[in-house]
Amino acid sequence: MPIAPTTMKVTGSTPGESYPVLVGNGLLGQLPELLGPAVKKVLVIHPRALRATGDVVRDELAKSGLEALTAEIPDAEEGKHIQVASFCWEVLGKNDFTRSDAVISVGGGAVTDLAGFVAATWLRGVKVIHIPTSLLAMVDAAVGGKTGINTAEGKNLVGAFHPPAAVLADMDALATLPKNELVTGMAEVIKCGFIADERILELIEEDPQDAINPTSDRLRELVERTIAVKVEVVSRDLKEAGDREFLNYGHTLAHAIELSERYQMRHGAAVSIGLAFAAELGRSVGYTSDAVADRHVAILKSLGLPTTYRNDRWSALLDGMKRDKKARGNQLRFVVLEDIGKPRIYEVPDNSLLFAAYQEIGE
Ligand SMILES: NC(=O)c1ccc[n+]([C@@H]2O[C@H](COP(=O)([O-])OP(=O)(O)OC[C@H]3O[C@@H](n4cnc5c(N)ncnc54)[C@H](O)[C@@H]3O)[C@@H](O)[C@H]2O)c1
Ligand SMILES: O=C(O)C(=O)C[C@@H](O)[C@H](O)[C@H](O)COP(=O)(O)O
Ligand SMILES: [Zn+2]
Repeated sequence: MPIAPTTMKVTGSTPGESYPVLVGNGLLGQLPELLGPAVKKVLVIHPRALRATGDVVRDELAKSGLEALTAEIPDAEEGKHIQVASFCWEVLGKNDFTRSDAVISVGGGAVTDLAGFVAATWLRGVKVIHIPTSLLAMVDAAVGGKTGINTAEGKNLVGAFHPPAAVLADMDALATLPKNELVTGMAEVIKCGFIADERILELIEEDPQDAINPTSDRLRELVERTIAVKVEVVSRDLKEAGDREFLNYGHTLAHAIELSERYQMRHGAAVSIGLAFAAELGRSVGYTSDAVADRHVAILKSLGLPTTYRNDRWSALLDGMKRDKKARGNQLRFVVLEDIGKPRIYEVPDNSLLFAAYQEIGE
């Protein structure tokens, strides 16, 4: 029996305006109304692996009289590439998409990031609606307006802030999501538990297997709570001038690992290692208690997430971390925890402190 959708509102992007994030089942019927009457043409961007879902969305739009096209892009991080953005711009151009037309993303976070970037840049900005199909994209990537692509030098180095007009997180999509994708998506859920909502951690600790059961009430509550954390933060700080940096907890090392793995490791897996490292760093510089630091490793491991990484990659990782967006000049800045729900920025006075903390998670 489907439960009624929950709607959360993201504010602050444009004065006086907000956009809805809907969590529920069978939400596609809401699309035409969310697009609004001015939109006549829509490009549905989806990865090859989700062709059937992309077609369902296209057909739903066509039923309402919209001209709907699809653009199929490479799967996962291969899609977050300038050549893929260029391919989408070509489709939009050849089909005369104007400023009153729209883009819809259907897929995981790689697709919401790429399609969001395409929408942000086409004619300097057209409407985008995200239909996230992975856990990670529902709870994180689709919400908040960060869009981007990777470059040879690093993760998400090119992008724009371009909030969507709506997000439709349809829990039914999780039925086909491979278990590993559910598990890696949980890293961002756990991140939000540590920075803002301890109940998230308790819900996982009470029954880790139920937490990754795609049809459980527990997972639905985790999704809603995690989105609520993100909605609250990005409503206050869209452009990451302050507290939004806390959503980057665990990401300084994570992005360097993804680069060192040539984007073949899932973002959520890298974030898991990054969280374990941030906890160790917080502990080693005196902010994070032993109990809180140990709780990171315990909860991540309870879901089978990784918490260690190769010692022999340290120098490449340090180089990668220097390109983190939180860095200022030569100074690396990390999010660490003073307590659960109390993140803060730690400005690293000497990179040898990072190496010392890394020894604790290095293999
Ligand atoms: N913009 C943001 O705020 C933000 C936040 C978090 C993460 N991200 C980005 O999101 C990306 C990671 O997202 P992800 O973990 O969803 O990875 P992903 O997009 O690569 O998807 C993972 C895999 O799951 C498949 N998949 C997705 N939904 C499916 C479904 N319903 N059924 C079957 N297969 C499905 C995809 O095709 C892919 O193979 C990274 O690039 C990360 O940088 C962005
Ligand atoms: O929304 C944010 O802000 C985040 O930092 C969420 C992260 O989970 C996400 O991976 C984001 O894309 C990282 O952003 P970046 O600015 O470090 O590239
Ligand atoms: Zn992330």
